[in-house]
Parts: sequence; C-alpha cells; structure tokens
Amino acid sequence: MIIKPIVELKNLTKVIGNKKIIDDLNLSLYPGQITGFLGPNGAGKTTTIRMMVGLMKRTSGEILIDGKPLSEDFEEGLSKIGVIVENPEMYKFMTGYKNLLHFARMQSDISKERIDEVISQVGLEQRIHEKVSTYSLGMRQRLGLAQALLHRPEFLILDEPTNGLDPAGIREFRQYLREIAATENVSVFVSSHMLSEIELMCDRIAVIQNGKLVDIQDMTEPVQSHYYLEASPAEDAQELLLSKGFIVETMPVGLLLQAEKSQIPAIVQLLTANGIQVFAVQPHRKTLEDQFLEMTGGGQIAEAHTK
Ligand SMILES: Nc1ncnc2c1ncn2[C@@H]1O[C@H](COP(=O)(O)OP(=O)(O)OP(=O)(O)O)[C@@H](O)[C@H]1O
Repeated sequence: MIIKPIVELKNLTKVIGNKKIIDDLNLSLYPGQITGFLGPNGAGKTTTIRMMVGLMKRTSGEILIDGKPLSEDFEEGLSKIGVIVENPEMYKFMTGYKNLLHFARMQSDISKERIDEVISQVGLEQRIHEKVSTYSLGMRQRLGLAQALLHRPEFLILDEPTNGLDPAGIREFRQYLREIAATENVSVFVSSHMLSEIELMCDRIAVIQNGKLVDIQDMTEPVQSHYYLEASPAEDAQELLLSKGFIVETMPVGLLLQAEKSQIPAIVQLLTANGIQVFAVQPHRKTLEDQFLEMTGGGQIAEAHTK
C-alpha cells in the first residue's frame, strides 16, 4: 500500500532582502510518523514552520496539505494542522479543564467526550481540575499538546517542544507523543536543536542548515556498524586497513573502523601479523551527533548546544 504524505513542501523558498533564508526545500511528511526538524540556530526552522502555518508568505514553491496547495484553500489546510509553540499560552488562573473548554468553544464541533479523550491521551486526568499555575512545566506542555489535539489534526507541528524540560520530563513527553502519533495516526513534525532529544523521539530526521535540507535520516534503519580500535602504531594500522579497503577514520584517541562483527577476528589477526599491537576493539554506535558534526562542522554545533 502506498502511503500518501499529509504535508509536502515543494521547492519552498523564502528570500528576505537579498538573502535566501529558505533555499528550495523539499520534504514529505507521513501519517503516524514523527519527523524531527533539526538544525543549528538560524538554520531556518522557525521560518519554515511560519510559512507552513501561514504566518509568513513564501517567496516561491508550494506547501501541499493533503495534496492541496495551502495557498488555494487556506482555511481547509489549517483545519488539518495543530501547532504547539515553545511555551503554549494558557490561562494560569483557570484549571486545565477550563482552559481546554475555552479553546474547544473557540472551535466548532468539539464534544465533551473529545476533551476527556485528549486529557487521558496526555495523562492529565488526576490534575485537570487544578489551576494551571500549580502545574509543572512538563504538565503545561502536555496541556498544550491536549489543546493542539482537540480538533483532531492530521498534522501536528511542535516548535522546540521540550525547551526547559528536565530529562525525565522530556522522556515522559516523548512517550505521550509516540503513543498519540500511533493511535491518532497523526503526522508529527518536531523542530529542535537538541540532537539527543530528537534522535530518541523521531522515526525520521530532516537536517537543515543555512536554509537548505542537508540530510534525511531514517532512524528505523539499522546503523552501519562501527568499531573503536586502539592499536599501535595507529598510523600503520590505519594505512594497512585502508589498503585492504576498509573505511578507517582517526578519532581524538584511536581509530574508528567500519566493519561487520564477523570481520573483527580476521582484522585483529591481520594487524598482529604485521607487527601492530591491538589494545582494544569496541563497538561504537555513530550517533546522530557525530553525523551532524560531520555534516555541519563543529562550530555550528557548539552554538546549537548552548541555545
Ligand atoms: N524577518 C527577517 N528578516 C531578516 N532575516 C530574518 C528574518 N527572519 C529570520 N531571518 C534570518 O533567517 C535565518 C533563519 O532564521 P530562523 O529563525 O528561521 O532559524 P531557526 O532555525 O528557527 O533558528 P532558531 O533555532 O534560532 O530559532 C536567520 O539567519 C535569521 O537571522
């Protein structure tokens, strides 16, 4: 069965002044899938999201929602989208429930049952009748998620959703999000500059830099196996392995070798037979951070981490 994307960005471009802020972006987002939108500060994430929700005009290209250009039927397109910005605005002096009721009244056809359903989806049943001012940041974020889900959007955009949450809060938010994506078959688009968070939360990651999409990673695919190798002399080990066709990179300490597990004994034998001492061979999972660093360069990532 061919799964149709719910949102398609086609050659999306934004020029401000004489600067291309978004440069020919092409991206498809699918039902039930969580896609991360990862990039350092100033990469163009917010600009892209603003265009997707109609807060900013595009210079050229198109945004298709369920196959229809957003520019042709803006109301219909937007009715399929739910958005959560960094810190969702809530009335703190009202209870969580009253907040949801208030937002439900502003939209049409939202039943009391639907309100109860979203409350349970974000695990707020116990505290929903307490004032929002007594909520933790994590609970407020979940209430924001419940609010965005009220009208059963097919596409959910979260701009930096876990900013300010502690690791336990991030883990909890992630679990709710995963379950919602699966049960409501909603397509979720999460922007973040936090690699570790996005790596754990998403099925797929689109990396943006300088307004250009530089990579799309499918997190459900198995990663290439890498091994950390400590050998002496390291240069001789690298030269020998390169001559045998292996991919070997130097690390701050030791070497990073791309190989299958079944090849390791022969590699150790080869090195030893050539007078090279082997001190350690350890599996090394190349993290997205390693890959992101390779793609974008170290300076950018340092900036991204400190935001
Ligand atoms: N109205 C504007 N006028 C001029 N330049 C702009 C405008 N809006 C954004 N930019 C520039 O566009 C680039 C992309 O900005 P954007 O806010 O989309 O990045 P981002 O990836 O969301 O970054 P952050 O993580 O900091 O929010 C930046 O270089 C920014 O300075």
